[in-house]
Amino acid sequence: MQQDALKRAAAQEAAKLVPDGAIIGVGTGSTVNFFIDELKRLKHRLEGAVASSVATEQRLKEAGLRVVDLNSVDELPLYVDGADEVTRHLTMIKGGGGALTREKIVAAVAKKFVCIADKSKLVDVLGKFPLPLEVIPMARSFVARQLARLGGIPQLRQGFVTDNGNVILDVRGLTILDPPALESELNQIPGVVTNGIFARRPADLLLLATEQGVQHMGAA
Ligand SMILES: O=C[C@H](O)[C@H](O)[C@H](O)COP(=O)(O)O
Repeated sequence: MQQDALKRAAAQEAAKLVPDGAIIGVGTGSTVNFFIDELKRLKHRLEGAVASSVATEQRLKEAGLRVVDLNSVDELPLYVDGADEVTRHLTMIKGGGGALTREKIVAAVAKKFVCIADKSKLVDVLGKFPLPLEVIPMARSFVARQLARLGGIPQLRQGFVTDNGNVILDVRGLTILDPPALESELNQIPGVVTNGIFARRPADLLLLATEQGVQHMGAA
């Protein structure tokens, strides 16, 4: 099966979990775009959606959905998002599209985080995908030096500015054996806004699309 067909299958499975009358969180990326296609069909029984990026906000609006400011909701019953890498422990690397900071915020508010992915995203150990860090522009060189001390090889994502006006460093060469520990350590570097390890708030459920069907992994 083509990768896009797998992404769509995962998105369709996630659409079955959308509660009636709810405001839900919606992530960013090509897999989530298939989920937004599904939401278009469900829009009459959805109160609204909180977007994790400007791109998702635009797409939700084009689909006829009401986009809600996160500050006006106390809790989200569901957050659906993709990943660049995901393990069986439901820890992830995210931020390939540069939306990691807003994604981490919306995920923190959500009661249930459902990760949708095709089988190519499943890994045993995180780190083959370059780890994105959102960084305050004036701290770029300092943060890069600190990352090099940790054994990473940082590279500035050229010509890219996040929705928050910051830059992205993509870091190769990190062996992420303890994802929660590295997530915390990287957050301590002054100038780092967010790093793309999602381990302190992992997904609750992974919907992993394979040729044999969509596997449900996790507790939810
Ligand atoms: O910043 C982007 C997000 O973290 C995405 O969820 C991630 O990059 C996966 O995107 P895609 O579904 O396009 O592979």
